[in-house]
This record gives sequence, C-alpha cells and structure tokens, in this order.
Amino acid sequence: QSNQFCDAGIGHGDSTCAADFPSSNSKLLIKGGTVVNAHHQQIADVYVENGIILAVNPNIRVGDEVTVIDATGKYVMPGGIDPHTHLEFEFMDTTTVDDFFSGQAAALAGGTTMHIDFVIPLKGSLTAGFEAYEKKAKKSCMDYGFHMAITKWDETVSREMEIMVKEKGINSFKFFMAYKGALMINDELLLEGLKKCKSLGALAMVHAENGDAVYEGQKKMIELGITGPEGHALSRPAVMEGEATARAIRLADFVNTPLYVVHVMSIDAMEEIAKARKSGQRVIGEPVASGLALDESWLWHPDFEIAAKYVMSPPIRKQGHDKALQAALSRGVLQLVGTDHCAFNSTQKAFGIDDFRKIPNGVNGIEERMHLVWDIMVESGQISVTDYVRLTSTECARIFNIYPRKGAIFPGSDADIIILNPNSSFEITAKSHHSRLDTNVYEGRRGKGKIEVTIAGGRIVWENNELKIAPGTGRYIQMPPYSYLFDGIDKKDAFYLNSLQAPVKRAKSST
Ligand SMILES: NC(=O)NCCC(=O)O
Ligand SMILES: [Zn+2]
Ligand SMILES: [Zn+2]
Repeated sequence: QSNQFCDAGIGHGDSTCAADFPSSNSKLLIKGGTVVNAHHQQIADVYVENGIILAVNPNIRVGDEVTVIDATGKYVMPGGIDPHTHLEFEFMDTTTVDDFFSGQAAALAGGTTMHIDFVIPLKGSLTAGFEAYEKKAKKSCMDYGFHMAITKWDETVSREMEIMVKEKGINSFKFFMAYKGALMINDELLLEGLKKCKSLGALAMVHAENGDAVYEGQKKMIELGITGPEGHALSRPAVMEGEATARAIRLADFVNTPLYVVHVMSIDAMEEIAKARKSGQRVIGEPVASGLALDESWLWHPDFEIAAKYVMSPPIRKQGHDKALQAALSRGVLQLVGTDHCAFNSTQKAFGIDDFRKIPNGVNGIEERMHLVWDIMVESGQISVTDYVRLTSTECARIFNIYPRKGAIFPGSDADIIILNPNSSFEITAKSHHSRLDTNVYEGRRGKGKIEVTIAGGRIVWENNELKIAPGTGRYIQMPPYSYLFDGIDKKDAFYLNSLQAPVKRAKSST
C-alpha cells in the first residue's frame, strides 16, 4: 500500500509516505487543549469516532483502544477551509504543478482540511467542465468543494447553472472581469449571471479588475519597453481593481443579490466593500495570504526567476495595502482569508522572460495560509484566537452553507481538527514544503505558532512533521444553495416593489 503514497511524487524524502495509513473509524481523544470555536473557547477534551466529533467536554474517560493525543497548552481548532484554490488548473497555455493530491498534501501539512476549487467550463460547457474536475479530484486526500466559473452566456449555460446547483452541489459562480480574450466577461453577461445566481440562491463571485483597461495598460508598458515582471504591476493599477469592484457591487445591488469579491488586493477595492457594507449591502471580501503578507517590491527584483514568482492577478500591491487589508480583516470589513493557490514553477514562469504578459499568473499559499494568518494577525495582537477560527474556517463554512458540519468543533461536526502550539515556530522554504513547486513566495519566512497535528475526517494525517495520506480518501462536499446571505433578500425585493409609485396615467394625445 505504501507505494500508493510514494508514487504520487510529492514531498521531500520519506516523510510523506506512510505504510500505516489510519482508517477513518479510528477512535481518538484529544486531551486537555484549549478548544476554540468562532465564538467561544474552553479547556476541554474532544472525542472522535468514525470521522465525527462525538463529544467536547472536560475529563472524558476512554478505554485502551482509543488513541490519545495530549494537547495541553495548545489550541485545538477547526481545520482550515481555503475558499480559493486552483489545482490542476489549465491556464495561460500551461497547467499548475499541484494537482488534487500534491496540493491537498501541502494543505494538510499546513492545517487546511478542506478547500474549494474553481471548475472552469470546457468550451463554455459547465457539464463538461464539472466532469473533467470530478476526474481530476479522484486522487483527493482531503475534502473539497467546487465553485464554477461562467465564461460565456446563452440558454444552455443558464440551464446548466440550474443543474449545477440542484444536482451537483455547487452554490457559487465566479465571473472574471479581467483576462480579456480568455476568461473575461462583460457587464451584460455579469448582469445576466447575477440575476440567475439570485434565482438559484447561488453566490456570485467576481474577479474584479477592469480587463479592458488592463489590456491597454499592458500594451502601453510593452510600447515603453517595460517587458519584465514589474510591467505586470504597472499595467494593472489598484484604481482599476477599485473601479471593477465598485461596478460589480453596484450591479449586485441593482439586482439585489449577495456578492463575494475574491482576492481583494488593494485599499481601493477594500474601501468599496467597506462603503457597500456600511450601507447594508451583502458584500463579502476575501483577501488572500499573499496580499496580507507581501508587497510589490519583489516584482522589481533584478533576478527574473525571483521576480516572476510574485506575478499574480490582481497584482500584489505597494507596501501599505498589506497593512490596510490586515486592519480591514480585524475590523470585519473583510470576512475570510483564502490563498488563490495557483502553482506555476520557474520553468513555466520563464515563458514570460521577454514579455511579462506571458508569465503564468499565480502564487502558492495553500500550505502557508494558516501559519501566516496566525503570525500576522494573532501574534501581532490584531485579532483574537476565536477571530482566527472565524477568518480561516467558520466564516467560509457559513458563506458556502456547510456549517456546522465544517468550521466548528461541535458534537456532530466532521472531525477536521488542528492542534497549534503557540510556543513553537514555523519556517517556510521550498526545500521542505509539500507542494510540487520548486520555489516559494514566502521563502525564508519564519514566525510563531506551529500546527503540530492535522486530523482530517477523523484520521491523523499530519504529526511529527510527517504526512500519512492516501489518494482517494478525500470526499466531494456538496454545498446547498441559499446560505444565510440570502436571508431577507425577498423581503427587500417586496419592500422595493411596494415603494414604487403607481404608474402615471396619461391621457392619449389628440394629435
Ligand atoms: N490570481 C491569479 O493570478 N491566478 C489564478 C486565476 C485567478 O484567480 O484569477
Ligand atoms: Zn481571479
Ligand atoms: Zn483564483
């Protein structure tokens, strides 16, 4: 059986290959830790059987057949849920190096136990796209869900959206307002999509950049002779992210449907979200680990290989945007943290050695997010430990309507659990990470807090810096429509209709 793990070609040395893969019906007791949920923490034991949490109480007594993990002095928290990943993603004429096994292995080593990936339609067909992703995900070693991108509009797409929601467990659709000539849609399509999402109780998500302006900006940079990775940042300024965010927000308000803005990278976009939320609009803002932890100066690095690894869209912004996004997260203006994990290696990044427009867009983060958010947000005192659970797990489960099965340590919840030692520390390097990438955008970064144990579906999959995983053990998690974000939407519609004045009756003109 051990070959099954080793053949997958992930990780470094033997640590990722395990012959003694635990079954999901093992019984576990996590003893004496501080159990943290989004709104409460207490010192308690957690008892797990058949992949489900059965009890959370002080002093639980068990028999000898139960595996006991001592968590004294440590935090016992729901496993991370990454709302934004791209595994085995075919994009910009190449495919990401992390597939559903290696990407998930990396996730588990970093304390993430579920992720939601973006299905890309095949030639506009949602069904064909879904089937292709079902195949890719067969090798999964942890639970996952799907969002679906919408890249064209016609009656078939509209009908397929219905099938995706009612039969396939998808409750969110992403609209790309950028990547002109590839994934980009126009406002007319976005409006159709928003209306359809609303009618299905599905959440509309946007990649908010003005794709036409970006296209112009890119041409201008090339004309000016700026062909290196810095041209990427210069061609897609924050103001064009703010513009698209504002436009999507206004259109969602016009339709009266909730909106989720993915990878919020700038103050400009964040302030539009803040304004909308202040006025009572249902808008969710998702910053990603790279936007919180990095700044654009890397794109000016004289070594192309180093600079190119930071190319993602929207771009990582100037110093100051990172701190502002952190503050917005701590104030509740932004609600959860993703990664946009989209792993291209240095050979792939080198496709754009002479033209930054050809550098495949994307950075890593699925393995690093939980440690980075702990270090940047909790260790700095910007958020509490309960907030950490909310931002990395619970809020994602609520938004995508799988709470409290996921995102909580409650009796009845899935046993997706991490144990974090606040007195230990982490160090990030491509030499020891579990992604197939040959580089890491967080290379050399150290911080406080170490996820020492990850339990996924009741199995101990990460302990003593070793993974025990097997392909095929992850499950597809269906996500039902009509999350809490839709509560009261119908009442607001009715209020609006009632507020309209009766049509003016005009006499027919005699001429
Ligand atoms: N973000 C990025 O650069 N790559 C992944 C595709 C996307 O999310 O826009
Ligand atoms: Zn995007
Ligand atoms: Zn993305």
